[in-house]
Amino acid sequence: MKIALLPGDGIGPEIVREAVKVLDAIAVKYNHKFEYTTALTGAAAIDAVGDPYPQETHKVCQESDAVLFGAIGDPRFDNDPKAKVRPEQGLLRMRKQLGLYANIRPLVMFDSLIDRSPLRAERVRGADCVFVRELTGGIYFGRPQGRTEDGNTAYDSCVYTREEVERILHLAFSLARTRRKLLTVVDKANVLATSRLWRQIAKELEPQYPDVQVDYMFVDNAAMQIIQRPTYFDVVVTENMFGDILTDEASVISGSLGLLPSASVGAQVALFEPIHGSYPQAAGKNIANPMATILSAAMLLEHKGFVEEGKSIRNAVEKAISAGVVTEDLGGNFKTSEVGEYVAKHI
Ligand SMILES: NC(=O)c1ccc[n+]([C@@H]2O[C@H](COP(=O)([O-])OP(=O)(O)OC[C@H]3O[C@@H](n4cnc5c(N)ncnc54)[C@H](O)[C@@H]3O)[C@@H](O)[C@H]2O)c1
Ligand SMILES: CC(C)[C@H](C(=O)O)[C@@H](O)C(=O)O
Ligand SMILES: [Mg+2]
Repeated sequence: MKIALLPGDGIGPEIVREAVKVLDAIAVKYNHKFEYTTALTGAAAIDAVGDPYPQETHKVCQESDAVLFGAIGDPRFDNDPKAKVRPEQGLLRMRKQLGLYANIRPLVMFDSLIDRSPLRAERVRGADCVFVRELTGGIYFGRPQGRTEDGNTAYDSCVYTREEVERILHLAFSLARTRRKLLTVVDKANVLATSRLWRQIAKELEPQYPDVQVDYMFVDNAAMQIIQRPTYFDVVVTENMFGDILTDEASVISGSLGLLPSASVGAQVALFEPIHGSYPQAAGKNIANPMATILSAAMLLEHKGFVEEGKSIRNAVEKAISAGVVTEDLGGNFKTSEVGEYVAKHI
């Protein structure tokens, strides 16, 4: 299998390196051959070739069976309102050009972390939900976007078409069917026209999925309920920006942002990435949690039909967590590389 590696910026290279160690252990144990091609993205690509998602990288992704992505982002650009080109543009362009309209973000829960959760253990125990985040529409991509000439007014546009909303809702309904059959549609239909379109289309689709119970929730309420009663939720579907925000919030239920993986799927090749960013403060320090990326590699294998291999990674991660072989975000004092090596050894 051909795997494109896009390590990116900040902690990206460190966490992808650990995921590759784990994939290599899988290749040995299950007699697979993984061919890796590393390509530039993010600030690293701007520095090298002036473009955060070069054509060459797009080609590498298209010619691969799957993509494993680290993270992008660099404070040099975050703090410069006049920067002509930004690493994040590369990420958005990549998602758009690869047609990755659905980002599946499961809440991964580990028994041995439940008592460490900042939330009460009895509240968190049994939580099992998946967020389906629309990834190539909404306010991230809507035009016009920009500033007036005097620089004193700025604007973004939130735009969704029926086609964009239907395809993501169909995916979410179908996913709910394979689970506890509860779909929560999160929107802001009391204020936003786009949300009213989402809600209307979800209601139109309901009769096609009579076995799925549908629940409509405003995003502000959802932000509270997810923390208040995480066990209620099964599949949560929402637009691009709400999904971005709610999933970082939901990582608190799991125990760390450094734990949550994701799969981005759509028209062509699928891409797998941790939900967190480039955590620049930790770059080069070997302290970031590589588990979100390692679990993204597990999702990659499962997506390709290697279910046992994916399970083997999950079991090894669980073993590391229960043995206390974890990075500082989970209260441990192990290095990024030590966690990766432990997981690889326990495949
Ligand atoms: N998909 C992506 O590539 C992606 C996602 C989010 C943010 N970003 C970019 O990353 C940069 C930093 O953004 P930010 O600080 O808001 O978000 P971030 O996700 O990089 O980090 C936020 C906080 O989460 C924790 N954290 C994140 N990843 C961790 C890990 N692997 N192990 C342990 N702790 C971890 C840290 O406490 C960190 O301070 C920005 O440039 C932003 O645009 C990129
Ligand atoms: C960096 C940013 C563009 C990105 C997003 O908002 O999609 C990130 O936060 C994510 O969750 O992947
Ligand atoms: Mg995010």
